[in-house]
Amino acid sequence: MRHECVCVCVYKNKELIPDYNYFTSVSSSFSDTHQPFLFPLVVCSPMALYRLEKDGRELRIHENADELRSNLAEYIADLSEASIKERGTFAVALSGGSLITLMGKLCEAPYIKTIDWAKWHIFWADERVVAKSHADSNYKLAKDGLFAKVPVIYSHVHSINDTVSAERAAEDYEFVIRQLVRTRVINVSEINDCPKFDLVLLGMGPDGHVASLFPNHSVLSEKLQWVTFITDSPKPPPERITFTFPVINSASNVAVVVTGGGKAEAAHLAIDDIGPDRPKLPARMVQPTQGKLVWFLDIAAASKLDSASFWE
Ligand SMILES: O=C1O[C@H](COP(=O)(O)O)[C@@H](O)[C@H](O)[C@H]1O
Repeated sequence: MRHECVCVCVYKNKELIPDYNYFTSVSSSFSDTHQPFLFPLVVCSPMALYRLEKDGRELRIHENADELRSNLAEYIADLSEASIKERGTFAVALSGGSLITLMGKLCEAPYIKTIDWAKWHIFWADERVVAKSHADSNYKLAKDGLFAKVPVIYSHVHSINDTVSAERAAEDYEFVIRQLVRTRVINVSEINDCPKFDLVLLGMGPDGHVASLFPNHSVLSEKLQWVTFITDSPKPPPERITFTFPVINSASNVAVVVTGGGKAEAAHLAIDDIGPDRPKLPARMVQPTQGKLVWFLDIAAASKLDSASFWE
């Protein structure tokens, strides 16, 4: 039992709760046998209901999606500030889907003014191969929901070529990334020469897919390419480009952002110790080699977690 490496903070209405009864009441899956090892430490984040750490992974569970939104905005703003201070730039890769709405607080005070948006370089961890004006485009989603509302520099928004095939779009996107690694707009991994994004933001589908890396697909084992393509996505539209795991796992920071009870089973299979006989979900393969992984969940998405795996 390595309970000394576990950090637990329990909050309600931004107040640190000295008694862990509230903690146990919000998640009945936390066994009584673990209670003696729960101990509140320093305030890590005022909006996280509780936060656990193990093996370099961090789990932040929020009372609701609104608290998650606040905590996520603060996390991104902090990483942006640290990266700009260190390297003069912030290279961030977005996903599509619910993530963009969950990032919405970045467009509000104080972040709209305090973030140095001109230093951001924006990429996509995955993109649907459709016109940029198409409702399915992850670029359009992020533009309408996010960066049309903040002062990013348009030439720093690195979207895919939407006029070519999926295969060509993946090749072109990898080429763009290679140029920006050369000029160090994107950092480089010391261990494998992969791009080292300051932050990769991922959502997760109910099937456990991240980016456009779907369960049982051959691209899950792609080792050489940085960006690859698929033409048979089980979720429409079928043609997509996606970062491969070597790139995702070379990032300095990776966040997986998940809300809703429909994703609770996938969150359990991705996070908990499930044994060798269970299916290995793409989300479980998100394991940064040197970077830091943070899972942002609301209570509904965390409702099937077997917390014991974080306590052993
Ligand atoms: O198709 C996609 O789905 C995932 C998950 O989307 P969500 O709406 O369930 O959060 C998304 O992360 C990915 O970028 C997107 O292309």
